[in-house]
Amino acid sequence: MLKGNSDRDPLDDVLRPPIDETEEERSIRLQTEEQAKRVSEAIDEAIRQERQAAKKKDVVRVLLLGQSESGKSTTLKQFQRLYTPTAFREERHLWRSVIQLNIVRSIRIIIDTISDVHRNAVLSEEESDGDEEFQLSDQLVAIKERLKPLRHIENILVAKLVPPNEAEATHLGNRPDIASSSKNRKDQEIFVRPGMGWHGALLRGARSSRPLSAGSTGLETPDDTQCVLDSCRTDTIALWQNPTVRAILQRRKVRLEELPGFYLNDLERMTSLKYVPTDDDVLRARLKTVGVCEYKFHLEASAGSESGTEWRIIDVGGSRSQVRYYCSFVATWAQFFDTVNAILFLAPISGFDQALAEDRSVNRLEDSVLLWKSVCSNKLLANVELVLFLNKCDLLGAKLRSGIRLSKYVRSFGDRSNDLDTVTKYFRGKFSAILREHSPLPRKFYGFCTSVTDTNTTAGILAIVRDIVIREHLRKTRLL
Ligand SMILES: Nc1nc2c(ncn2[C@@H]2O[C@H](COP(=O)(O)OP(=O)(O)OP(=O)(O)O)[C@@H](O)[C@H]2O)c(=O)[nH]1
Ligand SMILES: [Mg+2]
Repeated sequence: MLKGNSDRDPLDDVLRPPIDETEEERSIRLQTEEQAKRVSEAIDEAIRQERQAAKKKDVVRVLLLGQSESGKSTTLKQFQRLYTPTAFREERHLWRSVIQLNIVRSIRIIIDTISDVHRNAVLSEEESDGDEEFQLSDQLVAIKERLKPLRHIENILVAKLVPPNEAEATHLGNRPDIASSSKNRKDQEIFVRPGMGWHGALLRGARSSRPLSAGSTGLETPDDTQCVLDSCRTDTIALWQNPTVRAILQRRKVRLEELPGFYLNDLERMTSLKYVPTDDDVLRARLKTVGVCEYKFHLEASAGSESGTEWRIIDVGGSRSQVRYYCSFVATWAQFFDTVNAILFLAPISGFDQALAEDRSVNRLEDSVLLWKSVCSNKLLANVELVLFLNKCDLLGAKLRSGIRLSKYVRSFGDRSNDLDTVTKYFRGKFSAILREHSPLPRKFYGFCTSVTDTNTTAGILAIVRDIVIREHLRKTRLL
């Protein structure tokens, strides 16, 4: 590296007028500079006007924020299902590959777990960690063998859903809590990068043209994967219902039912050759988002009086390794802030006893609280309406009912009653206090207890959110 005088601006040399400049040259130079300045100012003004016009146009923008697995993409699906139902229905079948992968992965988690226990069981008593009590019956060992083709299917599905040059990106979202010790590509969560592959096209709302890479996922071709799932139906059901398997999963604290993309109670229906995903299946499908995606749509006539308004919902990948650490949060999202009408923030409160998949040292609830605080206190967002979804209340209720006590993880909850109503009220109070305390300007607290996979309750809540956003949009356009 060249050593230089650090006080000197390298541009000075270039911009400084020539020493031997004549009067005439000077005059020409000044004129040219003046003209360049006028052009630059005109461009700035044009940009400003364009922005102003974009704001005045009947466009509302909603940004979805929240940690990974908080339910952002599921909320987007609910918007699509409710407000562009035709497009949503047309694209339902594209989700079949994702659902197949979710199923195959759940089965593999079971097989990996019982294999691990089986290996331990043949070790000496001290080494086996208590696993010697679990003897796999011959029938279970035979099922395990017969389900081997599913490993191959998993690889095929991963290849189908992730473009080959994106293999590195699957290093995200490892789940060391549930998988065995292997750290290969199979254990990594499958993601979608907006604008690439079939799901990007799906989110852009491509209706007539089929998504580019959907050729191998659609129903018009015989689907080998579905054939394999169909032929494995009896074994997959027997595996999931086997009492020894359930005991092993319980012993290893593998709670598949709580994991995203859980379908094992519906195997009979979902492994049939003619299976087409229902709305509910699509909402429960898990496909991690990477990057940012703006989904544009006009409300269909059936969706209400505001049809014609263009909605843009921005969905982002919430995983830490992807897009945000608290310190770089503003820099990452600043470009979206000035035109956003509202932020829909999702805090999955059922995660009070769980760690982030991408960082096992961080409690999920704590992560959500810190992120909420950083959104509330952000000066760039001072005028943006914030709507909070305390999400996954269904899972929260099930956890509390199963006897898990919130006070064990959140000391300040104290000896309050451990029921869903008390717990959600407590969380509402906490999140609303943060908003009050940290907002640069006073703002109203809109907080909802949600289970965004539940279509009935979510429809009503999204209608309220739509009204809040529209009201805010109208207020802002009148101010312009
Ligand atoms: N039971 C239940 N499951 C939910 C709820 N909300 C979302 N899920 C499921 O949780 C999983 C994760 O949801 P996503 O919408 O993909 O999460 P995300 O915030 O988009 O995650 P990233 O894309 O990684 O940032 C999906 O399988 C959803 O079906 C809920 O309220 N209840
Ligand atoms: Mg997502």
